[in-house]
Amino acid sequence: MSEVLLKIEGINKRFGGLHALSNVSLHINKGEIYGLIGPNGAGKTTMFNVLTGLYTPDEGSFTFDGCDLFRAPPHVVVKSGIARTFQNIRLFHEMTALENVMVGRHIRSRANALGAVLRNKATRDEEAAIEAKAWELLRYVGIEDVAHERAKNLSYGHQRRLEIARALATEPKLLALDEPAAGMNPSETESLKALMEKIRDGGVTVLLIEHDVKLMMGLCDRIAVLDYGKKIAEGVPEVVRKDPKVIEAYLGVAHE
Ligand SMILES: Nc1ncnc2c1ncn2[C@@H]1O[C@H](COP(=O)(O)OP(=O)(O)OP(=O)(O)O)[C@@H](O)[C@H]1O
Repeated sequence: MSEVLLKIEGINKRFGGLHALSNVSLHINKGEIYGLIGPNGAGKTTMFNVLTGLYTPDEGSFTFDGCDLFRAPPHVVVKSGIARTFQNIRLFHEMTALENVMVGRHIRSRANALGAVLRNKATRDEEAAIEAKAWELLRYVGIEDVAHERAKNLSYGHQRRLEIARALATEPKLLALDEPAAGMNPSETESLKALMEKIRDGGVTVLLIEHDVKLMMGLCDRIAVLDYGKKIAEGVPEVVRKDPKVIEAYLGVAHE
């Protein structure tokens, strides 16, 4: 029996008169890659933003690893163990790759402002540990050779990997990736797929939004399909891809 990591029930989110999420319930099991797909405007990003604390849902419930995260702000969500990347890469462009990962790591450090000013031994030791961990993560995502390059000078594919390393630096239980393959060529996408599988196999649960349905079908353990703010299907890829409601949503057949 799978262990549930994240569970939402009856989530509603409205923007004025627009019902962006309508009574959506789903759960993500520990150790799986869970995908969210759906046509443009279906509510995927809205759901992602609700699950990472950026949007406050109107109604429903949201629990994560035993914590109640309903309406919790982003910093509480991160501390609880959910880390995310953004569709539009958000790195510190003037900082090096290594420094970007070290910033992500500080959320799990204990160093305080006084320690940083005094530069005492405990602070220096902690900084060294943060740097060592950042190197380990750069190696893990395969970009240690550009550790001292500024983020803005990295290739697109490397920037995406750096974002993942920075998110992993917070030691998440759930890594939420917003369109990580956007703009990638087929070989970059293939190696990104392998990285996501490695992350899952390393014990971090993965939540993914992605437009590349073929990639999602080949990668995800389970998939939920949103359409007009409603969950219309959920399950293993082989079943979801044959679901008439999913086919209809993607073929754009008129809705009643
Ligand atoms: N901040 C907002 N204010 C007003 N409307 C919004 C806001 N965010 C999303 N919406 C609307 O909610 C609906 C769902 O949008 P959302 O971005 O979640 O869809 P999506 O499935 O991620 O689409 P896409 O695949 O095009 O990114 C859309 O009609 C969108 O215009």
